[in-house]
Amino acid sequence: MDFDEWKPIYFQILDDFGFSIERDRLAASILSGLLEEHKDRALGSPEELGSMIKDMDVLVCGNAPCLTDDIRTHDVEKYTVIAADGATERLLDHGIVPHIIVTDLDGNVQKEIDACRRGAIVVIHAHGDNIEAVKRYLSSFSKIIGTIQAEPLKNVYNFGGFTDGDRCVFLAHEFGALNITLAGFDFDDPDVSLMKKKKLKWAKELIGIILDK
Ligand SMILES: Nc1ncnc2c1ncn2[C@@H]1O[C@H](COP(=O)(O)OP(=O)(O)OP(=O)(O)O)[C@@H](O)[C@H]1O
Ligand SMILES: Nc1nc2c(c(=O)[nH]1)N=C(CO)CN2
Ligand SMILES: [Mg+2]
Repeated sequence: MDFDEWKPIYFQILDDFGFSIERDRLAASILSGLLEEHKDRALGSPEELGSMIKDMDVLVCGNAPCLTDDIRTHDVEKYTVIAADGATERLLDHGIVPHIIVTDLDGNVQKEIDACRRGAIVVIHAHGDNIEAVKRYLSSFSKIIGTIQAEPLKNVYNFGGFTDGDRCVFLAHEFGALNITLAGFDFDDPDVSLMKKKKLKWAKELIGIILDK
């Protein structure tokens, strides 16, 4: 999704959560600068992402409790697997190294670093509330694609999307996935915090926009 299409949705999200666009822009410029510093070592290529997604069947894994049951119903080998943040650890526990990890670094980052050492590409999302995590962990990763939710800048992309899970779906769509299959998504999970519930409502709506396209 290009930024003009994303912008009105983003403004609704800022309003709904009371997030600061200035903080998001600061986060974007910090990630942009860090990736410039690390570009010879750690800048991943969108072409590599594209080669893993284009015309492929993509399995997007969210971190709902149903993930374990859901992956049993799929022949995971057939897919390009994209893990949303905490789903990475769950997949590793099942012997699956995701091809791509989409994260804002608020889960078990060490597991994500481990998966990247085993070949995963990491899509690191910077926003107004994770600046310290971005600064702390960036140097532990290689093959990084940077994303942000305000205006795109050098080295940082905005493919659209908000939560880690729906950003996986936007990414898969942006890079031309043949099919997008969801595993580990339960938008009505009763065992989540109020904040998570609100984020899942947005995730459901945003995924709906892409899957209806
Ligand atoms: N029932 C669920 N509980 C948690 N995550 C879910 C659920 N259903 C779908 N998801 C998706 O899985 C993604 C990864 O979940 P995780 O528990 O790692 O959350 P998170 O890193 O705190 O999410 P975020 O940073 O996006 O708020 C979420 O971003 C969400 O889109
Ligand atoms: N400013 C801000 N932006 C976000 C946040 C958040 O907590 N704060 N959480 C996200 C993932 O759910 C995505 N974007
Ligand atoms: Mg997260």
